[in-house]
Amino acid sequence: MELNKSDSGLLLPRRQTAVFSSHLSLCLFCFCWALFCTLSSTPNSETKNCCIQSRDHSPTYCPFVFFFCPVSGLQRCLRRGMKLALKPSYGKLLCPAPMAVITSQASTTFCPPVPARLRVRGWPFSFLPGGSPALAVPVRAFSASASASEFPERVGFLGMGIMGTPMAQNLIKAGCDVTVWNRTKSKCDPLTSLGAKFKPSPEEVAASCDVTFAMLADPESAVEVACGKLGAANGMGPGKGYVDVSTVDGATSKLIGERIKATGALFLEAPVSGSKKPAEDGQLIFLTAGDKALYGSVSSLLDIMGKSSFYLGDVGNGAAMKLVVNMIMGSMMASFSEGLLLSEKVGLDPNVLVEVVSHGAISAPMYKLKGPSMVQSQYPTAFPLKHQQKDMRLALGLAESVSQSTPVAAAANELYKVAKSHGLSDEDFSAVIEALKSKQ
Ligand SMILES: NC(=O)C1=CN([C@@H]2O[C@H](COP(=O)(O)OP(=O)(O)OC[C@H]3O[C@@H](n4cnc5c(N)ncnc54)[C@H](OP(=O)(O)O)[C@@H]3O)[C@@H](O)[C@H]2O)C=CC1
Ligand SMILES: O=CC(=O)O
Repeated sequence: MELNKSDSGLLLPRRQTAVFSSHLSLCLFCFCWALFCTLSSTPNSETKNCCIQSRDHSPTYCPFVFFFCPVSGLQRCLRRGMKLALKPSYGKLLCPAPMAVITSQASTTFCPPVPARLRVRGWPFSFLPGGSPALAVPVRAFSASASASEFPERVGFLGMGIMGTPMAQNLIKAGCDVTVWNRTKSKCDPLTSLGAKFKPSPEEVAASCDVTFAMLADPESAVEVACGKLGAANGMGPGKGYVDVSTVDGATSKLIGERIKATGALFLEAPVSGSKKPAEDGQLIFLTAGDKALYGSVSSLLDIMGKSSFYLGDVGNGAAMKLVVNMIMGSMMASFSEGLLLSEKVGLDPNVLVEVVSHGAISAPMYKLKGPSMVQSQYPTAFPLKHQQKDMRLALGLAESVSQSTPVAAAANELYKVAKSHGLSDEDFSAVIEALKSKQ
C-alpha cells in the first residue's frame, strides 16, 4: 500500500513531538510550581505540626507532591491537623524514587482547595515512569486527597473481629464520625475509647449513619446482620449505603444486596484481600461490585482503609474474585506446608528452604511472613483457618457452578477440613501444616 507521506511521514513524528513537548512543558511547570511552593511557604500554626510521610519514613524531597498538593485538596486535611500517611503505591506513582517526608511546606495561602469534580484521578500519571495507573486498575491514586469534608457524614461499622476492628480504628483515626456494633459487645470497647459511638443493634447503626460497613465471619452471619430481625436493612433507606466487606459467595451477596436495595438504599460488595497487618496499616485491597455511585461516595473511606480498589461491575463479581484469590492462596499454603515437611524429612533445614524460595520466581510475601513461624510450629492468628476453609468450600462451589475442574483446590480443602477436625479452627490458616504431620 502506498503511504501518504503527510499521514505517515510527517504527521506522526509531529504528533510525537507535540506529545513530548506537552509533557516537557508539564514537567517544567511542575518544577517551577515546586520551587514556588518551597520558597513561598512558611509553616504556620495551622500546618507546622503536620507532615505527610511514606511508610519508609525516608526524608526524600519530591517536587511532584508539591504540585499535586493544591490539586488534591490535601490542604484541608493539613488544616485539620491530620497526619497523613502517603502510601507506597501513591509514592511510586508520583516519584521514581522511594519517598518522602514532606513537612508542611504547603501553606494555606497558595493551596486553595479544588472541588472534587476537578480532581482527575489518573491522567497526570501517564507520563511518569510506570505509566498510568488506569491501565491496571482504578487505583486510588489520590489516597491522601480525602479531606474530612468529603467523607460521608456518619459511618457505621458492624463486626469487630480481627479485620473489622483495625479497619474501624483507621476510620476513627482519620477523623470520621464512626458508630460501631458487634455481637459480643465488649469488642467495641477499644473503638469507643477511641471516640466511636456504640449502638445496640445493626438496625440502629444503619438508621443513624449515612453509610454502614459490615465485616462478618461468613455467609450466615452476613445475612443475619444485614437481613435478620434487628438487621441493618431495617435501618436503611434512600440516601444511605451498605458496604459488605465480608468474604461471602455471590448468591449471599446478591441476597443481601436485594434486601438493602428494596429499602431504597445503595449496595456495594467489597471483600478485601490482605490480612490483619494490612488492615492495621490501611493497606487492604478492595474488590468491589454493585452500585457505582456508592463506590464513588465511599472512595475516600476505602482510601483510608486500603491501598487500592477494583470496581468489578455487577454484584457477585467482587465475591467471585475474592474466592478465586483465596482458593489460590489456600492451595499455595497447603503446597508450601508439604515442601517444608519434605525438606525436613530429607535432612534439609526448612529455614533455608524458606530463604531459597524467597529468592526465586515462586517467592511470595506470604511464605516469607509465615514460613519461619511454621517451622517452629507457631501459628499466631491473622487469618483464622476456619475462614480459609470456608473460602475453599465457597470457591469449590463457584467452580462447580460453572463445571470448572479444581482438583488441587479440592485436595487442599480436605487438608483444611482435617486441620479443623484437630481443633485448629481458630489458629492461623498456616496451621494446615499440622494436618500433614498428623497423617504420618
Ligand atoms: N482475618 C483475615 O486475615 C481476613 C479475613 N477476611 C474475611 O473477613 C471476614 C471477617 O474475618 P475476621 O475479622 O478475621 O473474622 P473474626 O472471626 O475475627 O470476626 C468475625 C466477626 O463476625 C461476627 N460474627 C460471627 N458470627 C456472627 C453471627 N452469627 N451474628 C453476628 N455476628 C457474628 C463476630 O462477632 P463476635 O465477636 O461476637 O464473635 C466478629 O465480629 C471473614 O469473612 C473473613 O473470611 C478477609 C480478608 C482477610
Ligand atoms: O482472606 C484472607 C487474606 O489474607 O486476604
